[in-house]
Amino acid sequence: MAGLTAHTLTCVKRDRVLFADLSFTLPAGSLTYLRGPNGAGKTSLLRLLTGLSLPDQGEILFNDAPIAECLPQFHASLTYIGHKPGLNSALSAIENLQYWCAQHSIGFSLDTAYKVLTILGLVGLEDIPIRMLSAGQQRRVALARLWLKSADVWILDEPFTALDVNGIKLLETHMRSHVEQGGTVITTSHQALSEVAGPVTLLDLEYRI
Ligand SMILES: Nc1ncnc2c1ncn2[C@@H]1O[C@H](COP(=O)(O)OP(=O)(O)OP(=O)(O)O)[C@@H](O)[C@H]1O
Repeated sequence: MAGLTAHTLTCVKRDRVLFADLSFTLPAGSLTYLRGPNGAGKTSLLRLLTGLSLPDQGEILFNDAPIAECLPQFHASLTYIGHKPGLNSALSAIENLQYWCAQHSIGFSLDTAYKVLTILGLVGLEDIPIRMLSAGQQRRVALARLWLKSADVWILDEPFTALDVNGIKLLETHMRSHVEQGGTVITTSHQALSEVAGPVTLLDLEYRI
């Protein structure tokens, strides 16, 4: 399994320097909890780590290579879940997952999808439009990607939003198990992670004026 290294990253948005000269490593087999107040730049940093946006300075390395030079391999090894569920509200849970798998060249089987939806407590809700699900149920459908794709690196932006106590425990357990198998996880959250998630490395972003 592989980790990520951020090397002297600088990110500027509308003349405000969100962070500068930021370096850190996300080793294989680690869970990093990215903290900071609203507007500090957590989402901006996660998007840099995915390669979806580019830093003003610095670079990100995957397997010691700049991600820009190995984007297809990197993205094949990555699951990114943004702070919005990223679902088509007119499609069902099954249709959304099928579409996502096709987009990411992941083999899809109804059997596997039902198994994952069962783990996530969504049985009976799999074939109605997403817009008819509650916020927490929609979040669970979005998180199903973490069970469907075998990816080394998980980049998760506020994945606990709208989850109930059981949902939080389920996700923390899944994160821990991924890390114990050598996976790399970085996640934001406005609530502290519990001991269920296992050992955590903290990465704090200050709000810079
Ligand atoms: N595309 C953009 N154009 C201009 N400014 C942006 C853009 N994206 C983010 N920003 C600004 O960058 C700052 C950091 O935003 P970001 O979403 O990274 O913060 P965050 O730490 O994730 O906040 P929150 O905890 O509220 O989700 C904000 O002030 C935001 O207005």
